[in-house]
Amino acid sequence: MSLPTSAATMTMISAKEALHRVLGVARPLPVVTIPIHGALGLILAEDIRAPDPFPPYRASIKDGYAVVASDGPGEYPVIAESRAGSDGIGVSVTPGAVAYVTTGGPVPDGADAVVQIEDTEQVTSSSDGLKRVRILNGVSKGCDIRPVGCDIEKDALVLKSGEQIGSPEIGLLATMGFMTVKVYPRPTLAVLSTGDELVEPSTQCLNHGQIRDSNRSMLLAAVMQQQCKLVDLGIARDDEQSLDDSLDRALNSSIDILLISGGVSMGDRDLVKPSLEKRGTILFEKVLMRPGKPLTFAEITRKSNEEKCDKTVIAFGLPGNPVSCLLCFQLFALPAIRQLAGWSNPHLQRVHTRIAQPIRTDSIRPEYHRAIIRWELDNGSGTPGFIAESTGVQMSSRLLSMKSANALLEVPATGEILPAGTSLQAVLISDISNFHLSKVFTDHCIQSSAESKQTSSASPETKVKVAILTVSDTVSSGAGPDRRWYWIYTKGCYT
Ligand SMILES: Nc1nc2c(c(=O)[nH]1)N[C@H]1C(S)=C(S)[C@@H](COP(=O)(O)OP(=O)(O)OC[C@H]3O[C@@H](n4cnc5c(N)ncnc54)[C@H](O)[C@@H]3O)O[C@H]1N2
Ligand code: MOO
Repeated sequence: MSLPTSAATMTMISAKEALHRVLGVARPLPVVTIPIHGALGLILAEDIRAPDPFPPYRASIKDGYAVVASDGPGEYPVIAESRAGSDGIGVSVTPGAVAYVTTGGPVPDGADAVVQIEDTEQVTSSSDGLKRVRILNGVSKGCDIRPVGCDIEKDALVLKSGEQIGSPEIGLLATMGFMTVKVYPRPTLAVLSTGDELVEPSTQCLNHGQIRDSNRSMLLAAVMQQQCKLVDLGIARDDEQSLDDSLDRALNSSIDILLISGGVSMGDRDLVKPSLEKRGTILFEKVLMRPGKPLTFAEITRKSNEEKCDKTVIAFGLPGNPVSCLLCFQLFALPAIRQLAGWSNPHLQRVHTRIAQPIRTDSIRPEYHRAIIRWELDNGSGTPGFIAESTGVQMSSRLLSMKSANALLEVPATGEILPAGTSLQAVLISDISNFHLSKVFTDHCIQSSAESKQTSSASPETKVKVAILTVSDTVSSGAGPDRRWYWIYTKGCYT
């Protein structure tokens, strides 16, 4: 998208329009083929069809005896044992005989049902040398047998292009024997702080006028949370040369997104906008929101040395105030990261919540008010719902207002005081599954089994080492898939 700079600079645009412009230029990255163990969390770029049916053979659902259903109850010789693996191959059950089977084991030819162990009795003496068993209850045809392809039919469309790969998807890929997949890679980001006042966070004694650079550590952490590759560009001074050097360094590395903090407002040393304008097109430079008004966004197209073709880098000039910086990252850079990584819906989730305290609104700029929301059985409406506690003073320099916040309340610019209990829309900025539930809610919902009590008393600091062992004749004989990968990729580390 190319917008004349004059048009982009003239007006302050809404947050919605700003996001629209960001997503208008954030194009999905070229598809790559990678091993499935690196694919967790990525977006699939191909349809996956099952090359074979699963199960590949008729498998028993129970430990028991494979029978001919029409034989009914009675005493029968056990002519074979078909354990999970390949024991049952070549065996055929004829009327008047049965075969021992274990869960997941192949049901021998001829048998058309399985009788579970609980419905049988061992017969101790046997005159013909064969083991015998008494079938106590009759079963109908097909009982306790998974037919071939009952879980996954051959050629079924199992995974669709555009779906996110989680642990079940990795389990499915392993089941079907796919060791590599086509995916959209995650983008690479570079992070640069600007400001003469900034020193490294390790600096113990600050001279007058100095502060520690918190934005860079914070942005690097936020990018790491998205599992993207990173280039740390350090701190650029508030002079043209230092900024130019850093930007050239950034654009000469293979990055997709450039995050610059500071230097985007109206001061005589706010040089980020002119530096970006020299290299590309500014798509907006002021957003009608609080905080984050001076957010600047540019598209830079450059010749890539490696790829020998044009490459687009999108650049965010994030406001220097730490809250504004992180909040703009969440609202604009994160959806851009997602879109580059192939997400079909890159938008952050929104929920409705009631506010626990009154909120004073701005009369001009809609505010993103930092809050901690939790689910309550009664959120003041008489029904279950979210309730939002403000994180306190909302100055854009006060990073404490961002601490523990899991939502940004969308507060309209009416200039009024919204009373406690008002219903607002909130953008979620942390994974909803990590939310702390209120005590009343957890007491109500969680069964207090001895096991769950033990789990909930564990300190959050507790590190758990998990050993994973697959115990299966089917797997060890190579006859069936090993879904151990499912756990390994989900939990990250294993022994
Ligand atoms: N005349 C006007 N002045 C300001 C306006 C305006 O519209 N007209 N907008 C204000 C708003 S809103 C914001 S937000 C800030 C944004 O300013 P900059 O992006 O230019 O950022 P700086 O001036 O460099 O810094 C602002 C503030 O943040 C601190 N800072 C900067 N970088 C870091 C860092 N890496 N780590 C920690 N703290 C950082 C810096 O020391 C300043 O205190 O502009 C207003 N001014
Ligand atoms: O937009 Mo500034 O981020 O209000 O302080």
